[in-house]
Amino acid sequence: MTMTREQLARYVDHTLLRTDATPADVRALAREAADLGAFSICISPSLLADVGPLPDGLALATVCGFPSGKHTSAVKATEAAQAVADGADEVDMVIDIGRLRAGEHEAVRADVEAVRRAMPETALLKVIIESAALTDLEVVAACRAAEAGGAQFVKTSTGFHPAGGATVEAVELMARTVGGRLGVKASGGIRSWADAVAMVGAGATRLGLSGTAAVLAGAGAGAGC
Ligand SMILES: O=C[C@H](O)COP(=O)(O)O
Repeated sequence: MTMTREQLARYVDHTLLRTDATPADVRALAREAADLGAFSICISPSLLADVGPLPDGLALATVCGFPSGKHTSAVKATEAAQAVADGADEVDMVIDIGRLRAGEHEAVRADVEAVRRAMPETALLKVIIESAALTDLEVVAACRAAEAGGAQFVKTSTGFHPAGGATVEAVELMARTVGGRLGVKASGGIRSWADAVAMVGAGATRLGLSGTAAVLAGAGAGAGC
């Protein structure tokens, strides 16, 4: 598929979720995101209050229950509500993939719903399913639970799981399952222009990238530009 650098940039949540990130780092991230033309910045909830006013057109995203998903639903709901109060437009929550793998799909749906109910309707909820750690059947079940719980997006990965990050195959499966009704965010390990464009071609409607500048610098250097 053919995309310009500017078009791809508008898919990007420019992400900094490292545990050693400082308030100055997230302010620099916001400046860089604006320069690159990204859709949003995605930062840890503890730094939301430090980022300051954002340039027009740049959204603010954060994470919830990150990165393990093993927090209780009550804790995730409180975290999401606080995040929106602190300025977040979008919240990327992690499900409990152990419960999903145990077949507790209703518990996963209820976890998503608890977070959704804690946020105003205007805020967008993305559900991280950690697709690399799941079978195809589990990916489908996770997407269905996210949709039933009221999420607006499903997202492949935290970028922190040892099983790995986004793959074209997982994005295709997620898009086949909920695409058109929910957005699909590919994140984790996307390091090149070709990989990023391939994710969009597979059905991703958003990309989570910590290496946004390097990815966009690849525009025009190969296939898909
Ligand atoms: O949610 C986004 C991911 O944490 C980004 O992963 P990455 O650092 O592999 O690009």
